[in-house]
Amino acid sequence: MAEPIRVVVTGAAGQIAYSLLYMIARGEVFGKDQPLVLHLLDIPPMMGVLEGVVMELADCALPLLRQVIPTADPAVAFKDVAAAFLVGAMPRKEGMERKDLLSANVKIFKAQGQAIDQHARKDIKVLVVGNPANTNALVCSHYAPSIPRENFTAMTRLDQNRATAQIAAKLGVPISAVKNVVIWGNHSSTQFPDPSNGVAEVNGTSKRVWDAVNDAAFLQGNFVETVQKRGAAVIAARKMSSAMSAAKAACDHMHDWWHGTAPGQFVSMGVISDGSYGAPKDVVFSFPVETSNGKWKIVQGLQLDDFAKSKLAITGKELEEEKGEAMAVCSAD
Ligand SMILES: NC(=O)c1ccc[n+]([C@@H]2O[C@H](COP(=O)([O-])OP(=O)(O)OC[C@H]3O[C@@H](n4cnc5c(N)ncnc54)[C@H](O)[C@@H]3O)[C@@H](O)[C@H]2O)c1
Ligand SMILES: O=C(O)C[C@H](O)C(=O)O
Repeated sequence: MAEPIRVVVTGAAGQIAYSLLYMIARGEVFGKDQPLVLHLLDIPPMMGVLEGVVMELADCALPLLRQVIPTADPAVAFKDVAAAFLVGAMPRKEGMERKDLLSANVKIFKAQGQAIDQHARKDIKVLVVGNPANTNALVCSHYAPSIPRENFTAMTRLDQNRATAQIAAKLGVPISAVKNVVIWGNHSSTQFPDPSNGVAEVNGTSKRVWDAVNDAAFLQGNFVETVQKRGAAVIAARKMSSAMSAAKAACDHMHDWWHGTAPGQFVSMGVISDGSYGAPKDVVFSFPVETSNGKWKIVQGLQLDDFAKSKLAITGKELEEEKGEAMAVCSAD
């Protein structure tokens, strides 16, 4: 069996981590033959709760889990880690936008960027889940200059999973029958869920999602709004933000980055923008990507119509505004 790898989860006493830790420790992300040392970071007042999580992980009797290290010290949490799930941050409440969390949360990602820079492996893969996820990932990378910028990503896979589920339900097909419905831009209500390159297997035939659904008003209207506002709908119903589905999406994101995507399959990841498709450069923007050998590559050559271009412009502008605000907060610190 392989040597254990070190994986950190921040916000480890919180609600997303409660689902996420079990999935990671079962081998659903790094593989069923990859032993793990789990580093669990939370803040000092949560150490008692975290102790309970540690007890439960032990009681799960999971063969791949070699050691669990609970801590409130970022230097311990990030020491030699190969992969980081940065979940720990304040969640929004009903009526808020995710960017309303910026001033409270962005400093967490500045401090964790600095700790990653000093203590983590230089090939660490970082997934930022805490909101506003794209801008937090940008800040984290900015404060970890010794780590390549492409090693910092933000989670829009939950949005992709939501979009795929909406299309599968509309067509009455299993989720596995729908592929390449993707998310562009920010993990916010300006994101653009795009079905135009999606394909679906319907009655044994592969079709473009656009043709199979055959309802442009739905695909450009209700579908887009439902996905954009799904996080808020979950908060309105649960009085807490999504957790089980967020944990599943975090596993999907890291799994596909680690192991690679199937030929012809696109997944959505917030990655540092090189200006592809007219997106602003140097913000963390969600693109369709393909992954292999632990690296992502933006899928090139997709057609964007005027509707799509207008949506990308709106979400790109929001990311530039968030970047300006975040850097002002960090430099005032
Ligand atoms: N990107 C996405 O798709 C997505 C989906 C769901 C939730 N989220 C976001 O994930 C974040 C966590 O959500 P949750 O429901 O688990 O929240 P939660 O409040 O249940 O847990 C957050 C945990 O983070 C801890 N924490 C706070 N500051 C920390 C720090 N500096 N270092 C380490 N830990 C710290 C808290 O003590 C708490 O235990 C929120 O910002 C939420 O909005 C993002
Ligand atoms: O909506 C939220 O604030 C939580 C999360 O980002 C989500 O999309 O469910």
